[in-house]
Amino acid sequence: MQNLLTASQMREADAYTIAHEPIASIDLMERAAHAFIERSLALSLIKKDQSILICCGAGNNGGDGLAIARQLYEEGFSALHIWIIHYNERQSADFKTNLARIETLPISIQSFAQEDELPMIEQSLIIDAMLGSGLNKPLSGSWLKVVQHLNQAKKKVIAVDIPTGMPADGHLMRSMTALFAHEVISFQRPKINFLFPESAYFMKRFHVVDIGLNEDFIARQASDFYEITSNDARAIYKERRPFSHKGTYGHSLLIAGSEDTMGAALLCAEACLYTGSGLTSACIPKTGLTALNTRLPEVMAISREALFHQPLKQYTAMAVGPGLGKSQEISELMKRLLAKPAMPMVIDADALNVLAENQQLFDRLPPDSILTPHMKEFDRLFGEHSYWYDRVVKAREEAQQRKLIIVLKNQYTFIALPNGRILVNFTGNPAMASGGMGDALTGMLVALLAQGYRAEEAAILGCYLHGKSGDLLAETGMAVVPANVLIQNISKVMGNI
Ligand SMILES: NC(=O)C1=CN([C@@H]2O[C@H](COP(=O)(O)OP(=O)(O)OC[C@H]3O[C@@H](n4cnc5c(N)ncnc54)[C@H](O)[C@@H]3O)[C@@H](O)[C@H]2O)[C@@H](O)CC1
Ligand SMILES: [K+]
Repeated sequence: MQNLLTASQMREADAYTIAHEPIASIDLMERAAHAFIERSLALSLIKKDQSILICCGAGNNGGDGLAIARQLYEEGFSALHIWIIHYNERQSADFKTNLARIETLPISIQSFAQEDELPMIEQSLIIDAMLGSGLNKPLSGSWLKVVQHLNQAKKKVIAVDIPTGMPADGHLMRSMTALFAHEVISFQRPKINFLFPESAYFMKRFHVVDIGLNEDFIARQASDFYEITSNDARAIYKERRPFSHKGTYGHSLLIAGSEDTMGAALLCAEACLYTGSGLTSACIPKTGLTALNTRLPEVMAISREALFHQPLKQYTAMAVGPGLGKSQEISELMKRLLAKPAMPMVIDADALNVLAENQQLFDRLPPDSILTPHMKEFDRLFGEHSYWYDRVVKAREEAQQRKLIIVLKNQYTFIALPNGRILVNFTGNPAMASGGMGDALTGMLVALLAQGYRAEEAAILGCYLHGKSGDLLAETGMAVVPANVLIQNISKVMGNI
C-alpha cells in the first residue's frame, strides 16, 4: 500500500531527502527533469523534430522546465523555444542555477513581465512548467491571462508535475482556470486531486515517475489515502490448494434479478463463478429460470418463495441487490434478510436504495458488510454532495461510524474502511464504462467472501482484479469491454496474478 501525500507533505519529503541523502536540491531537480523526459519518450509524447514551447515560471516548477529544456537539447531536440513568465518577483535558487546553465546554449528564450503582450504560439507542443505544487491560490490577473492565452492556442500540452492552476489537493471547482493538460507527468506520487472526476476539467491522463524521494520518510507521513498496488493484491490472493473440493471454497448466495433485469443476476452469478466460489446459488424470480439454466448450468436456483423455507446457514456469504428492482416486496425481503443476518454480505444496487429509504436497517447490517454504491446511490444513502472530495470524506466518516466497508465506485474506486483509511484502486479504465460492470464486481466480492477472504481483503482484491481484467482486455485493443467479456477473463487474471 502506498500512501498518497498532500502538496505540503510532498515539499517536506523533498526537504527531508535533500537533508538526509547524498543529493543536493539542484541534482534532485536534474533527476526529475530526466525522469520527465524518459517517460515522455517512452510514451512517444515528444519527438525530436517537433517544435516545442517550454513555458516556465520562476519557482521550482519553472526550474524543472529549464532543466528539461537543456536535457532535451542535449538529447538532440533542436526546435526548442522557452518562455519565462516573470510575474512573481521571487526566483527560486534552483531556477536561477538552471537559468545560468541554459543561457549559454543556443536556445531562444523570451521573458515576459506583467505588462508584456503575449505572442501567438507557433509550436505544436507546450510543456507546462509555470506553476506546480507550489500553487497557493486560484489563478488571477496576469497569470489567469497567460493561461487563457495558452488554452486558446489549442495545442497539445504536457504538464510538469501538475497543470498550472490546478490545486494538488482540496476542492476542485469548475470556476478555477488551469492550463488544460493532455498528459501530466507527476513526481513520485499522483496528486490526490487526480483521482476525482472533477480533474477532467483540467487534465486528461497522468503518469507518475519515481524521482528517488526518501520512501521511508514518505511512508511515515500520516495520510487518509492509500494506493492499492499489484503487490497488495498478490499478497492477499490465495492459490487453490491440493486436495481441495467445491466445499473448500464456500457457497455464495445471490439475491438478484427481476423480470426485466434478469441480466444483472446472470452477470453477478457468472462473475461469482469465475472468481472461484465453490458453489453458487441464485435466488431469482421464476421467470429467469430458463435463462439461468441455459447460460450458467453450474449455478443453482432458488425461488423467492423458497428462500426463507430453508436454512440460510448453508451459505457462506451473500450478495443482495443487482437488478432487484424497486417494490414493496423487495423492501420486505430486505427486512426479512436483515432480521438475523449471520454471514458476510455485499449490498449493491437496489438493495442500497432500500437502505436509503429505511435507514434503520443500517444497524442490522453485520459489521464489515461491503456496500458498493456508485455516485448516485451513495448520495441517496448519505446525502447530496457537490464535490467528490466531500463525498469521499463522508464515505470515510460513515464507514468508521457504522463499521462498514464502503466501495465508492469511480474510475479510481475509493474503498473506505472502518479504521478510517481510504484505499484507492487504480486498475480499471473508461472502456469498462457500461452496464453490468457493477453486477460483475458484486459477484466477484461475494465469491471472495465465500472463499474465506476477510471483508477488507475481498474489497481490495475484488476491485483490483475487476479493473485489471478490464485493463488487460483494453490493452489488447478493445475500445469497449462488455461486462460478460470482462467476467470470462477474471479467472485468467487470477491465475496470472
Ligand atoms: N518533491 C518535490 O517537492 C520536488 C519538486 N519539484 C518541483 O517543484 C515544484 C514546486 O515548486 P515551488 O514550491 O517552487 O512552487 P511552484 O514552482 O509551483 O510555484 C512558484 C511560486 O508561485 C507562487 N504562486 C502560488 N500560487 C500562485 C498563484 N495563484 N498565482 C501566482 N503565483 C502563485 C508561490 O509563491 C510559489 O512558490 C513541483 O511542482 C515540482 O515541479 C522538483 O524540482 C523535484 C522535487
Ligand atoms: K506545471
